[in-house]
Parts: sequence; structure tokens; C-alpha cells
Amino acid sequence: MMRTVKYAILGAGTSGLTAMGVIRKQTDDFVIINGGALGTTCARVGCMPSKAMIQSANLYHKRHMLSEFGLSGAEKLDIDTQKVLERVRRLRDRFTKGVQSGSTDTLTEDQFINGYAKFVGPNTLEVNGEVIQAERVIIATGSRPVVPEPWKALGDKLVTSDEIFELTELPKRIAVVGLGIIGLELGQALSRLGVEVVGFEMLKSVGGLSAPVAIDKAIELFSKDFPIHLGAAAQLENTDKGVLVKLENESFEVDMVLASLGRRPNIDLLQLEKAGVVLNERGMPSFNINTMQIEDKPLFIAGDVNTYRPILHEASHEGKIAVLNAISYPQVKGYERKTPLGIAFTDPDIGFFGVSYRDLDLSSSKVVDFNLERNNGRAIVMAEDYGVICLFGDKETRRLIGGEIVMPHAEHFTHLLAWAVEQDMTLLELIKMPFYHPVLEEAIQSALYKLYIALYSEEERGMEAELTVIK
Ligand SMILES: Cc1cc2nc3c(=O)[nH]c(=O)nc-3n(C[C@H](O)[C@H](O)[C@H](O)COP(=O)(O)OP(=O)(O)OC[C@H]3O[C@@H](n4cnc5c(N)ncnc54)[C@H](O)[C@@H]3O)c2cc1C
Ligand SMILES: NC(=O)c1ccc[n+]([C@@H]2O[C@H](COP(=O)([O-])OP(=O)(O)OC[C@H]3O[C@@H](n4cnc5c(N)ncnc54)[C@H](O)[C@@H]3O)[C@@H](O)[C@H]2O)c1
Repeated sequence: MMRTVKYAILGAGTSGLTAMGVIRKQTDDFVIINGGALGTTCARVGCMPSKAMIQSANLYHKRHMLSEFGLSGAEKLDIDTQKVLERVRRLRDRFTKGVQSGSTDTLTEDQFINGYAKFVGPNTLEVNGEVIQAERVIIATGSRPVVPEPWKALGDKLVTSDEIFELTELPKRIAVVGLGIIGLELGQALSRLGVEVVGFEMLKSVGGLSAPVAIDKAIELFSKDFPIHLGAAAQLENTDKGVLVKLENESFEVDMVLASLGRRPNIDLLQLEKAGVVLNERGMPSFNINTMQIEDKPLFIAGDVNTYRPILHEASHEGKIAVLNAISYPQVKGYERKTPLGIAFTDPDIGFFGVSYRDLDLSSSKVVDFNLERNNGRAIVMAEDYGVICLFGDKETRRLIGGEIVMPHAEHFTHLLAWAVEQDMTLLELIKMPFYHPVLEEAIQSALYKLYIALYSEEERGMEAELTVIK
């Protein structure tokens, strides 16, 4: 028996649910198909449990600075990591229930199918043996952690972000292999929760940073939490006692490995070629980042599965673009993308906005950096005067175009700066903004001022230029 629907959404994660929320206001003629657990990657095994773990870890870590403030007794503070992990799961359950109760829980049996969908022909899907003919399909199947095949033999001595929040007890020693955002966030949190952590990253950078000054500062600061080995891919060997992590000339014995090597899109099992789609050598279809449309087909691809910007607010934004175009198909509109914005919830935070250093055209841009050490009154008072702000400006337009920041509370400043880029603000406009005293924003002000000096000639600057005359 074949079912026919107008819309099929593959994946009930952030992107798919965003799309479904729009479709169901218009019609009942849709189906959403989700393989695996419900509740979204973000709430279940991603953003939210990781932030809950980080919160406990950082609170406990603060004990090391209390004596600086005249507070004694911190050495008596203890941590019950089992309770920490219970709280992580309690919050996770709360968030996933919240997601489900407003979405998949409210669907009829016809509208929701639990299973992994694949294409068996153009506009034709198969799930759990059922064939569904769908006029328009939104692919929002997310991504999964990369685990090299041989590493799977390590069994429960190897975890990814999918399993780590399920642990009821933390290991004594853990190797974190891959120090992108996940490895850095979780490696630091585990270390602060009392686990002996050793980190490995095959690049000469961490946390996805590309500005040399920011990379150096990040390595300097994060190495205070745990040893970091850069520049070589780690190899693993199963032993009776645990796992041996091997570099060329060194090896490290640990009880467990956190594989944070990146995520691969859940596209390989979809058999997209059967829908008539041409796949490139990486198995990816060609799609338009402003319409989310695959080729000129009634197929739209949104969220982590397209690998373009694998973060939550972009998954949601792409879900909106995809659904509007799925509805209006064959007419589709191109929608503006947001200014890039990324944050790693480490201590200090890492923030990215606008163009990254690796994509910067150095011949048409100016790059400045501002070091936080002893340079911002409020940061000194808070004993948080560490980090660096790297800003990039366009020589011709004198606009702020991007930056990479490593500093406490950068999650907030990165937003402000991303908004300034989104508004096409020039450095002159930016330095005219009000800045309170004493606040950490004054460090941003200092960095902006440096970029202003770099972009404007001496004749163009001066007190009068920095004020606005009433017309
Ligand atoms: C540890 C971690 C921390 C993170 N922290 C942050 C953060 O702090 N901030 C941030 O912005 N982002 C963060 N992210 C990224 C964020 O979680 C993702 O960008 C976002 O969840 C992607 O949403 P999505 O809808 O694309 O995919 P998902 O939410 O993964 O949804 C995809 C769904 O499709 C299902 N599926 C897969 N294949 C099929 C199929 N064939 N048929 C049907 N269904 C299928 C999957 O099982 C899943 O349920 C984090 C990710 C991780 C792993
Ligand atoms: N705060 C946030 O917004 C947040 C937090 C976590 C995850 N995420 C999202 O999840 C995505 C995936 O994160 P991720 O950290 O897993 O991926 P990633 O691609 O950012 O980092 C993986 C790192 O592993 C390294 N690596 C790969 N193989 C290795 C090996 N054998 N030995 C040593 N190093 C190796 C890579 O060089 C890379 O730096 C991110 O791109 C991000 O979009 C976001």
C-alpha cells in the first residue's frame, strides 16, 4: 500500500520541528519521520546537557580563586560527581520533554512515523517497509559523531557526546581526542570535575580558532586545565588496563576516550541518488544556501545535515527558509543568511562573528588584537583579566567584518559585535556608541578603537570627528 502526502519532513530535530510548526498551521497533509530518540540533538545530547555539565564544573573550579577575594574555607569544598551527572540528566529530561510536549507529542499516528527514512525513487520514500509518495520533502536529518571503525572495538571505554551524559560515574583518566568545540568544552568541564584529562588535536589550533594570536592565547589558557598535544592524529590501542593513546614518540594510558573528532551528516543512508540527485565525491548534494533547495527539485535540506553551519540557531533559520520554499514550490525565494556567530562555552569563552580569520582577504583587511591582561579595570576587579580580542575590518568601507575572541563572558560581546556586522556599522559609528564604566565592554571599546586607528588616517580622526554635530 502506498501513502501519498503533500509534505514529508525527515528528522524531528530543531530544523525539522521548525519546519513542521509552519506546515501544520496550513495543512494536515504532512508526515514527519524521525529515526532514533526524540527531543532533538540540542536538548538530548548537545547544547543543553553539555552546558549543565559545564555549569557545575565551573562553579566548583571557582574555589581556586576565592582566597584572592578574601574568602577562606574553599579547600573544604567537595564535589559529588554522581549528583552532578544526575542533575545533567534531570535538566536534559526537562528540556527534551519541553520540546516533545510542544511538538511530536501533539501529532496523530498518521502524522508521525518513528523510523529511518530513505528514498526509493523521485518523491518516493520508504520507512519501516512503508512506501510514501511525497510531493515535497524537507531533509533535516542532522549529524552524528564520527567514530573510526577500529575504535568501536573499545566498547564502553570509548564514548562520544552521545554517551557521555549517560555515565553514572566519571572515569579517573580520560583522553579527549579532537579539540574542536565539543572536545574543548567537555575536556575542560571533565578536568574541572576532577577527571585527569589529556587532550589531543591533530591541527595546531583548538576550538576552531584560526587567528594566530587567538590560537596562541587559547592554547596558553586551556593548557592550564589539562595538557594539550597538538599537530598529530592520535592512535588508540585497547589494553587490559584501559586504552593506550599513541602519538609518534609518546603514549598515554587512560581509562576512557572521548572521541570528539567532528560530526558527519546523516545523509549517507538516505539514498538520495534514487531521488535523482547528483552527489559529489563526499556524498553531498548541491543545494542553495539561500533557498535550501537541492538542485531544482522539490527537495530542501536544512540543519546539520547540510554541514553548512552546524549550530542551533542556523538549523532553525534554515528550517524556516526550507519550509517557506517547500510551501511556495516551484516558486522559491532566496533569503539572506545571518551574520556568522559561534560561541564555545569554555572558560574563557571563545567567540566567532562575521568573517573568520581563515577566510579573510588579508590584502583588503586590517587585523588588530587587544590583550585583556591588566588592561581592563572591571576584569581586574573580577580577577578575569585574561584573553584576547581579535577584530577584522575592511580597509575600503571601514566596516567591522569579523573577529575571534577568547575572553570571559565573550558569549555576550560576540553577540553585540555580530549585530554590529549585521548592521554594516563602520568603526567610526561603533566608537560613537555609549560605553559604561567600569564594564568588560570597555575592553571591546579598546579593541574597536585600535581597529578605528588602523582604518582611518590621522587627519580623519580626532575629537571632533568622533562627536556628532547636531544639524
Ligand atoms: C555536544 C554538543 C554540544 C552542542 N552545543 C551547541 C551549542 O551550545 N550551541 C549551538 O548552537 N549548537 C550546539 N550544538 C549543535 C546543535 O546541537 C545542532 O546544530 C542542532 O541540534 C542541529 O539540529 P538539526 O535539526 O539539524 O538536527 P538534529 O537535532 O540532530 O535532528 C535530526 C533528527 O533526524 C533524525 N534522523 C537521522 N536520520 C534520519 C532518517 N534517515 N530518517 C528520519 N530521521 C532521521 C535524527 O535521529 C534526529 O532525531 C551542539 C552539538 C553537540 C553534539
Ligand atoms: N557551543 C557550541 O556552539 C557548540 C558546542 C559543541 C558542538 N557544536 C557543534 O558541533 C559541531 C561538531 O563539534 P566537534 O568539536 O565534534 O567537531 P569539530 O569539527 O569542530 O572538531 C573536531 C576536531 O577533531 C580533530 N580531529 C579529528 N580527528 C582527529 C584525530 N584522530 N586525532 C586528533 N584530532 C582529531 C579535528 O582536527 C577537529 O579540530 C561543531 O562544528 C559545532 O557546530 C557547537
